[in-house]
Amino acid sequence: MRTSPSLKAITVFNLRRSSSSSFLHTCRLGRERLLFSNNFEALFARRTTPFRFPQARFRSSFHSNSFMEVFKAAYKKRSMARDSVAIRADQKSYSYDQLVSSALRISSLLCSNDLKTTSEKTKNENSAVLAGGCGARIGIVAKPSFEFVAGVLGTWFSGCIAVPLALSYPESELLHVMHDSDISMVLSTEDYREVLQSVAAKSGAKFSLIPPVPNVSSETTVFDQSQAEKMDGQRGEDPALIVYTSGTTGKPKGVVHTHKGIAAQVQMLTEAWEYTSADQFLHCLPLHHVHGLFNALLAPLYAGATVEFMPKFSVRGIWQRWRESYPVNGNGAGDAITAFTGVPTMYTRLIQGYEAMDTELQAASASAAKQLRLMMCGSSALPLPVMQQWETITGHRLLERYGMTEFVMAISNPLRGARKAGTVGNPLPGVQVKIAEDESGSDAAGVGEICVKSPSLFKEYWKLPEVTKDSFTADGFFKTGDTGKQDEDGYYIILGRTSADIMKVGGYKLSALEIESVLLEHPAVAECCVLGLPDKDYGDAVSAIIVLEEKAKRDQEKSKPVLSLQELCTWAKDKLAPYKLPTRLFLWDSLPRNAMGKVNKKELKNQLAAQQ
Ligand SMILES: Nc1ncnc2c1ncn2[C@@H]1O[C@H](COP(=O)(O)OP(=O)(O)OP(=O)(O)O)[C@@H](O)[C@H]1O
Repeated sequence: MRTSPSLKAITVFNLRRSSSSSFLHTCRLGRERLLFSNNFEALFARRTTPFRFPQARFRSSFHSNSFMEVFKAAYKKRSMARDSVAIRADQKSYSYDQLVSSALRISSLLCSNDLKTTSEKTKNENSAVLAGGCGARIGIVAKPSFEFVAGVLGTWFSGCIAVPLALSYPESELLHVMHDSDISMVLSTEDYREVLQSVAAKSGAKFSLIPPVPNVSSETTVFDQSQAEKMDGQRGEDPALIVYTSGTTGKPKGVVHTHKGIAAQVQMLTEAWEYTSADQFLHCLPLHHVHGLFNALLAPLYAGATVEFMPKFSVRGIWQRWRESYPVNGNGAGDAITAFTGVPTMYTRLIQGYEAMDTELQAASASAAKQLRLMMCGSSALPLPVMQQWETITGHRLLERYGMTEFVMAISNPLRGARKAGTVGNPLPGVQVKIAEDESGSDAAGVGEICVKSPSLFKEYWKLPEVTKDSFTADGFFKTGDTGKQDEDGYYIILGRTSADIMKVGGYKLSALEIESVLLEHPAVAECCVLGLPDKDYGDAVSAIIVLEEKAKRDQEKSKPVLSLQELCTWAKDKLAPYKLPTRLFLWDSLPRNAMGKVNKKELKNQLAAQQ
């Protein structure tokens, strides 16, 4: 899951840094009448006449009870333009019709296989799995692609539970997740056949390639009576998706999302950020995390937008795609990217890429980026200097929001209105947030654990009923494990993971995120990670791991010291209270980040502490 950068310490104060790493039935694709039923009733009453989706946008009632909400909303676009593009990938475009046809084939494939559904043990632990569809877990392993999306939709059509698996998992981790979620079948593509056939065999799962993309002109996409009846048996409360946490605070846990929760989330995001069918998303995030899966894929599809995959994040590729979207001569191809969402590290890299361009290319790039409708950021704290630099270059004040695997997105700066730096904004429509202050009174007033109640809350941790129970307050709020507070306008400020970002120094509780944001303003600092290492006098010692800017790095390599702890503290003393100044400094070549650009501080702390 995590990358394994080859870290080479260039100066480490008495420490060597570690090289640690990181899819009931029979579906007939014939010319039959289109029948939708049950949960569609409100919007799509059962009918035997050619189906027409309503043109009206779905507004946020957040009570849709259908696992098909996402699909239905995507499919509505069909009434507007049969062949409108849902997915672009590898220079090819795939229509919404192709997506539906492909998903039906996958559903048919799954239904024709004798899939184990729910083991006795799991039945006892996850009662919800028994309700409705077959409930078998289908592992989906594919690069971000049309096939991946069809795999998820097809799994939902069949009544099974989709488990997106990371391509980057080492085999042991893949096997852990497959065993844990008791995967019945792995759906994948030719490129991963060899590896995954072997892994599937080891975990007792079946393996299948995702069927080829259908040529829709030769087929009509319909549901038959048996499917409609089967859907009658499905409920919004049935599990639809298991996403595994990144494991930055413990072993990865399977987070179970229901159809209803997914529907609520995509409606919520579509409304809050005004996603429409005119949007074209450039997508370069992994699909086994909620940011890439919900914000940049399911919600856009719900809105009838187009999602263009760039499976590997490429600074050059992104700038180029924006320039192609909005060429200086004004002759765009009509498929201009309108929306982008990324993690803070992506914006850092894009800034570095911009700085390395010549003046002419910079002008063309900045002018193109300015013309996107929306640029968003999240998954970890957006440092102020990065936000400011990005605004200077592109004119976009990044829309920062706060989310988590367990509730997807909960708090967001507004689309229209003040986006406040250093905050994540206000609860999304339908979401309740409260701050639970520590009963011991050890926190400053107004500071405490962020607790969330939302229509998009997960149902449970897979096979972990006790952990699930302990994660909720008596009044049904999910305890996030993040510490936060509100500013004078009520905007939420995330101070960090309580277990990893909150340091106890002397009598003070300090936010590592706040200190990181300041240190990043230093001209020689490219990246920074602050954590508390054990200290016999103060409890935690504020420790900064810094990656230098390229030039500073070169100077340092030529034995010209560019940054010492003392220099850093002298520079920072006007910006940070004395007790917040770092007392230990490590200069590293790079930071070990996972697929979402996050540093696993818990792991780092243990390694560094062991070396002390
Ligand atoms: N805008 C943001 N600012 C600060 N932190 C954020 C922001 N958005 C997300 N986060 C952090 O990311 C966390 C959610 O990420 P995710 O669900 O992937 O969990 P994780 O911490 O990476 O992994 P695990 O749950 O395994 O520990 C939040 O709890 C919060 O700490």
